[in-house]
Amino acid sequence: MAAPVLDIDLRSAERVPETYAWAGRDDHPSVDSSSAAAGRDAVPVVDLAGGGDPGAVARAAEEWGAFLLVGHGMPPGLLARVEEQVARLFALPAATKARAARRPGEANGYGRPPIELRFDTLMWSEGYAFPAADVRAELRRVWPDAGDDYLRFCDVMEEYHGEMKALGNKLLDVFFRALALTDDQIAGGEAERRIRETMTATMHPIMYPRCPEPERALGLAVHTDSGFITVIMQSPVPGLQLRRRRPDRWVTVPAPEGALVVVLGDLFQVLTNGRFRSALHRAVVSGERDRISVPYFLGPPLDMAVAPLASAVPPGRKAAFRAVTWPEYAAVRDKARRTDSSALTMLRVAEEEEGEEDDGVAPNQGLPSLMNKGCENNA
Ligand SMILES: O=C(O)CCC(=O)C(=O)O
Ligand SMILES: [Fe+2]
Repeated sequence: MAAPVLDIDLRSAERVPETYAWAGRDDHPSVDSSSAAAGRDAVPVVDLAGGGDPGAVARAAEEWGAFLLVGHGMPPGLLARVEEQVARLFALPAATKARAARRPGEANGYGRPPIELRFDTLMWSEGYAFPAADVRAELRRVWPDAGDDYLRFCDVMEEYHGEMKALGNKLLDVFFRALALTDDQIAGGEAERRIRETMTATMHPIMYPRCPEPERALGLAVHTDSGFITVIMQSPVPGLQLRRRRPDRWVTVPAPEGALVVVLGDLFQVLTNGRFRSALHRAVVSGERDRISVPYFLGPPLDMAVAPLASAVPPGRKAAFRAVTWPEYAAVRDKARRTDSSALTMLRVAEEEEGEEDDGVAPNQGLPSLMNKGCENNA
């Protein structure tokens, strides 16, 4: 029998052990974005019905690097079915989940958050990463007999993947339009076409069990995502927090039923020449309820050199970032962490004339990015 992956059973813990206690967790105040008084802390909402308003998308992508997404057209009930299947997966005995334990240096499999290697404190969560297109092969590790539980899980996840792929394309289109690309550039631009045709998808369902001392723990430490676009389905239990500056604060993203969350990654910031920014974020845990989230990470294939789109570079200016593949980016990020710099700063080739107020680079000095798609291995 495989040994459990987590050192304690988070579900039955009555205290948060010291190894899970985050001393600097309350470094900045947390702000609830759902109250009517939230004002400038209200997380932007994008309604995709009718294709979405490129102006609203541009504002959200420039100012926040994240937004709540409604009008996305997911079939009614699908999000609830995904949540139900994910809950069933994580409710399996520890020894069953351990059959699929992520091995050192690998990207796929069950385990603690991949970013845990970069922190000294443990996180209050468990997750399972796999390429969205490979759910059937991957989940045989959990259910070798491929029985009914396996089939139900895979059917729902495949249906979700199909819908998310279509949604990913819709999002890409509205982002391109938000960059003020013309229809010709979107449909006929070589780089735009290659991105649309080759985007890869990784799913990473996460369970954040109810926590007896939520104010001492963290479900997921601060990071930026590294790929292009992350679309997150979450339980109707808030937990995701976005880091905002001036003044520094954590804005809790509301979790209204049926809404998804879109978070932009570092390589999208490169692709858009710094115009759209990646968002620093983390997840806190609830004292009352389990929370499930299912990030769906869209990114380039590992061998694609991601460079600023020519159409995103203003006429007469140079591209702000050098071209980089995802694995090269991961290596730069690791080096940045060692030297107290930031990966995006290291990839910059030209000064942008944006001034001191906002340099277009997320303030993640020395902070990690969550890697997907096996880049940890290739870094
Ligand atoms: O649980 C969440 O809402 C966030 C998950 C996340 O940030 C990630 O997996 O990269
Ligand atoms: Fe993330």
